[in-house]
Amino acid sequence: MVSSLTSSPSPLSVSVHLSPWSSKPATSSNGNASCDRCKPEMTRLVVTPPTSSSLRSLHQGLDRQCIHVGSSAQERRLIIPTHVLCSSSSTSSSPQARVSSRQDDSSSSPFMLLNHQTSADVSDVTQPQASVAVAEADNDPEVLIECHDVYKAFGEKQILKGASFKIRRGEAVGIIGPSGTGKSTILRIVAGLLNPDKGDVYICGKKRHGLISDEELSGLRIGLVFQSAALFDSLTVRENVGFMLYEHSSLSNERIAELVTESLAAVGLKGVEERLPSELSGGMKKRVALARAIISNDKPGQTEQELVMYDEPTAGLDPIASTVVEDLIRSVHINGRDAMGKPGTIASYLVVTHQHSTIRRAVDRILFLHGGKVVWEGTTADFDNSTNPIVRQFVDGSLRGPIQY
Ligand SMILES: Nc1ncnc2c1ncn2[C@@H]1O[C@H](COP(=O)(O)OP(=O)(O)OP(=O)(O)O)[C@@H](O)[C@H]1O
Repeated sequence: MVSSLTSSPSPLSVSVHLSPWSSKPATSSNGNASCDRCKPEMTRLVVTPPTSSSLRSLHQGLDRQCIHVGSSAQERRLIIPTHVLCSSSSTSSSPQARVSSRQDDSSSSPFMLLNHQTSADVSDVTQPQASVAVAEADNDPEVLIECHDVYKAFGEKQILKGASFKIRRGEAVGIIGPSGTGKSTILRIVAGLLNPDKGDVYICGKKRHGLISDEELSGLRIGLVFQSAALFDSLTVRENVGFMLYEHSSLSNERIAELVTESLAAVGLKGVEERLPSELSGGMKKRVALARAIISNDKPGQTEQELVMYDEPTAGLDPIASTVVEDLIRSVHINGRDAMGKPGTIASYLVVTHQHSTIRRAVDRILFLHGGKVVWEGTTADFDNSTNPIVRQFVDGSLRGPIQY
C-alpha cells in the first residue's frame, strides 16, 4: 500500500541524476543520501517508493544515471527528472486514480515511485523552477531548436565553449566529433536535463530558463533515447513502452496497451509486450527504447511537434542490426513510413554517433563538434568532400592532425 508522503520521522533521500557514469551509493552522516553534483539541477518528487529491489532495477534500467540509496526508511525522497524516460510531454495526469488502480503492484513497480504526486507537491519541491519566456530569438518558425553560444564545465573541465547551432523542422541531423568532446552533454542540455553555464537554448523560439519540466508548454515534445536503451529491468516491454502514459495520462490501461502494441509494431516488433528486457537482444532493446520515445499520447487534435534525440543508437550492434535501427530512425521521421506503412510523426531528429553507417544512412546534415564548439557543418556529401583538416583526420581515422588524444 502507498503510505503517507509526510509521515516518516526519518526521511531518506534518494537522488537520480544524469551522469555519464554510475556512481556508488553514498550516504551522509545524518543518514540522508544525496548527490552534490546534481542537487541544483534536479526536479524533486517526494515519494514513498516500493522495495529496494525496485530501486535497484531503476538503477540498472537507467544505467548511466546515478542513484544513491541509503538504509531502509518508510519515506524516501526520489529526485528524478521524469523526461529521463524519453518525454517532456505536457500531458495532464490523474495520479491518484492511477495509484488506486495499481496499488497491488507497489511492491515491484517503479510506477509507484512517481504516481502519487500531485502537481502542487511537485512544484513545492522543485528546484530550480523551470520556466520559459519569449525572448529575442530568431523568429523563423521552422527553427525548432537553437543553441546560442553555449558553455558548460564540469568542475575545472570546460567542455562546451560557445557551441551554436540550429535544428529546423524536417531535419535529420548528426552530431559527430571526438570522444569526450561534449556531444551527449549537448543532448542533455537540449533535453533540458542540464543547464548551460552560459549561453541560450531556444525551443521553438522561446528561451528556456532553468530545466525543462512536465508543466512546460513549449509546443515541442523532446524525446531522448539513451545509448543504453535505459529500460527498467523489472518491467515488461509493455510497461516500459507505456511508462509515460501510465504515468502522465488518464487513458485506460486497455487503451495504453493498444498504443504500446501500435508503437512496437511501428518499430517492427510483435508479440513481445509481456517479455522482460533481459529476454531481448541488444538490437531489440534499442527498438523498444525507440518505441517508447515515439509512443503517441493519444490526445485528440494534438498538434505538438516532436523532436527525438538518439545518443549512439547503433553502438554495440552488428552491421545488420545497425542497419535495422538506422532505417527505423528514418521511418518514424515525417519524411518516412513506419513498419506498418504509416507516415512517420517525428518532426526532426538529432543523432549522436561515431558510426559511419549511421552517418550515411540516417543523417542528412552533420554538425562536427570539437574543442567545445561546432567547428564544421554541412551535408553528408559535403562531409565526404571537405578539405577541413579536422574533418579529414576524423574521416581517415588518422593519428596525425589537429585532433590530439
Ligand atoms: N555530470 C558530469 N560530471 C562530470 N563530468 C562530466 C559529466 N557529464 C559529462 N562529463 C564529462 O564531460 C566530457 C564530455 O562528456 P560527453 O559524454 O558529453 O562526451 P561525448 O562527446 O558524448 O563522448 P563520447 O563520444 O565518448 O560518448 C567528458 O569528459 C565527461 O567525462
